Amino acid sequence: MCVWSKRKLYMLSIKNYKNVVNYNTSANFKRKKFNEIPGPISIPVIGTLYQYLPVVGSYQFDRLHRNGFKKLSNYGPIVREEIVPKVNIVWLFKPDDIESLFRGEGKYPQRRSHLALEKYRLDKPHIYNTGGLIPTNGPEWLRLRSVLQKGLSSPAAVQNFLPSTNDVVQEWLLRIKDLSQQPNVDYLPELSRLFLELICVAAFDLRLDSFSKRELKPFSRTSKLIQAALVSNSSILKTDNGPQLWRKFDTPLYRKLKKAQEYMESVAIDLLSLKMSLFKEREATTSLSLLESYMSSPELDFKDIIGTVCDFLLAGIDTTSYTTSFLLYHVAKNERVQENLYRECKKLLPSPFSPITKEVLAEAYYAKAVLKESLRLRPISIGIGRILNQDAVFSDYNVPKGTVIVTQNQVSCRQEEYFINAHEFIPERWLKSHKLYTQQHPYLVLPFGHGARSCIARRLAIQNMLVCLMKVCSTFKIGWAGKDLDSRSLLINKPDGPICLNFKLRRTIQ
Ligand code: HEM
Repeated sequence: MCVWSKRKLYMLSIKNYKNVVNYNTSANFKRKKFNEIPGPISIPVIGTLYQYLPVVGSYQFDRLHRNGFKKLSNYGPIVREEIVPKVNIVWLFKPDDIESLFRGEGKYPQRRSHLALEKYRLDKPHIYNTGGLIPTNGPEWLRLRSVLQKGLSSPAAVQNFLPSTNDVVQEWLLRIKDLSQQPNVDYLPELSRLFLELICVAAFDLRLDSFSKRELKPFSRTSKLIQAALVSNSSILKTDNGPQLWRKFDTPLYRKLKKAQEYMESVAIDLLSLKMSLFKEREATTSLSLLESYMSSPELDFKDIIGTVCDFLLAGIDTTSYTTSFLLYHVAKNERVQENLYRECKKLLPSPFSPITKEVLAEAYYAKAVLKESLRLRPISIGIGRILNQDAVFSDYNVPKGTVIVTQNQVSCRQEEYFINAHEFIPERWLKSHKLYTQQHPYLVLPFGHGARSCIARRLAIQNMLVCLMKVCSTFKIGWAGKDLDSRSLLINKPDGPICLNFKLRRTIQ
């Protein structure tokens, strides 16, 4: 057959295909019903919980991304599941559906998460006004969010934190240098200390001295805070998804969450009281820190601020330390990427003490591509959860208002239909000047969520991680001595093994 006739046949087949699509989307086309959405069979009383039982079940609560891959391949890009009977969850994999979800979320995007934490706080009206920013929905969420985001959303506001961030990271490098002489170190606790210190210095303008001898002890304030954040985060997914017996009595898991929150709350009250006493004494001429701006806001009272300090401690430590663990893991395992990164860092930071400024960050194209690629492969969240505020249509299925939707960006970001060599770590795919660059669907890579309810500290978290990445890579050559990592889902994705990095000094830092 000649080339021309082959081409004619191809054009003809495209025309026929288009006709089918047009036919389906014509006015006569009937939308499919909600209960026709494919998914695992739900059994009365136990729903699909049997699927999560060890040995007999296909899914695991602590491997949500693996469940997601299975669901996509067994049922297609939209899946309905009743983990708890009569509570429907719809999993969305297609970026077009994810886009429709966010476009329709309205003024009060709602999430169904951190339910037990919300109960804990609402049971203590003498300490908290609300369940806090993370679990609260509706007008009360908007009231808090509008005030709290003021000092965090503009690039200029976040760049103000750079000098103190540089100081903390520089200090942390000395600890890493000392530790690098010891064998078999797990660097995850070290990253948790770093990001606890960074969140406190930026958000509260307070140092906790997390790397001091006193604080490194197991029962110090910072050690207990890091533990309290971990225990709380590990309880949330289980209390959200199970039969919610904790609403009736204090289950062992709820007791653990309560104890961890009581500790966090006591630290929050101490920090806030300290800040208030210093605030009264300080000169009125110096500019306000983030916490001070909350304290002087007429729209917030003491109880709102306690909840906020707790939320920041809860959301600020594990998110960034897990993400940075994966980031350093990928860099350590990719010699070529690490050398490119080192070249860029050396050019932008001529001395080991050169500060990272906003100008440096603006030029750090490769470092930003490395971070973006790591977030594509290893987001801390499988996707984004919403409760539908209005009836919607996804992949031609009607979905009623009130349904819980969870997007599956982590799984979609590893599909060959969207990314060539989707499982590989290739930062160049994000560099506009590189031949591997391709324009991506804007609703595929969403590690910080999307829209009005997206991560309030996105800019700060990115800035902190870039400073850490650039400082580490300009100072050390890093290697990997552990097993290959995957994610374990503890509400957020935690590396499923220790962070076995090794560090060789490239230039002197003392
Ligand atoms: C790598 C770091 C981080 C990642 C990947 C991350 C990711 C996320 C995601 C996916 C959400 C949900 C967004 C949505 O529903 O659309 C979220 C919400 C939130 N994050 Fe982060 N986060 C990070 C760091 C932080 C830090 C450092 C803080 C605190 C200082 C923080 C505070 C919050 C809060 C308070 C919310 C709830 C916002 C709301 O409901 O209005 N996050 N984050």
